Amino acid sequence: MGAELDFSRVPGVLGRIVAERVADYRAADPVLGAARPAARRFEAALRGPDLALIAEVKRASPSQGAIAPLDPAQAARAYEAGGAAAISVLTEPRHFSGDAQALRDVVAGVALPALRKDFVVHPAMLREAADWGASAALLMVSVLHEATGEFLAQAQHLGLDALVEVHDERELDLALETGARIIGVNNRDLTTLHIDLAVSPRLIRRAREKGFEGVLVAESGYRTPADITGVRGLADAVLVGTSLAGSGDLERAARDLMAGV
Ligand SMILES: O=C(O)c1ccccc1NCC(=O)[C@H](O)[C@H](O)COP(=O)(O)O
Repeated sequence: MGAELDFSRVPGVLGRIVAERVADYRAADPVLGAARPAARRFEAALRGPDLALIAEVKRASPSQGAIAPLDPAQAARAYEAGGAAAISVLTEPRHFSGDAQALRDVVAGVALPALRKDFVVHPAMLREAADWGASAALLMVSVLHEATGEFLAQAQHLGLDALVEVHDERELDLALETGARIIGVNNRDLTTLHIDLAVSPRLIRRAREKGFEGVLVAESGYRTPADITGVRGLADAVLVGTSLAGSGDLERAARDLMAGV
């Protein structure tokens, strides 16, 4: 790895989570091992004529507290039956009740590609994602800043797709410079936890205006089909967690949310 990363710039709730993840992986081995072939399954699942759904296995969160005691494999099967194109699995343990087993169970339980959704701060987290069978990992520009490109190269070395996540124009422009193939725009301000569904359409338009031809994902805060209208015809996919996970009927909630897409 290059220069020592400085995570002290990350504010608020996100800053606390990141500090914990840095401590969790302080002693981890940074060696990635041999290059692995790129299957690009996550990216391929999101490229299509229709808006794709990335459905999230989310048992808890800082904004909601406990959401639902989901069985990850059962949840993923319900999402698959409800039309999801890919599954996002939170693996952060303290605030999201996630773990490695949740991701392994999803990979074993469905044929859909799985995203490791975590606060990646160390190359070992990418190696783990690949070892556990994930097709993709989340890279947050708000956390990795100028090191995002380095982490993207590491993910690619391991054969993983990367969902490079941004929250504003500055982060988007940095993501575009890295050569990311998949960019996610998060409507949730991870410092205040405030949701603004106008963020995704605004930044997705900017990405297209700047000539980005990759996959664009709108993330967070989608509860009803009406919420999704703002990104219809703009985004390739929506990533949805809380409203599906807490619905009590995951298959139906996934189908109903995407009705009319
Ligand atoms: O969900 C949170 O409260 C949260 C707080 C701090 C950092 C990250 C957080 N969520 C991660 C996500 O990006 C979402 O799980 C994902 O985009 C789905 O969002 P939603 O549909 O609103 O659950």
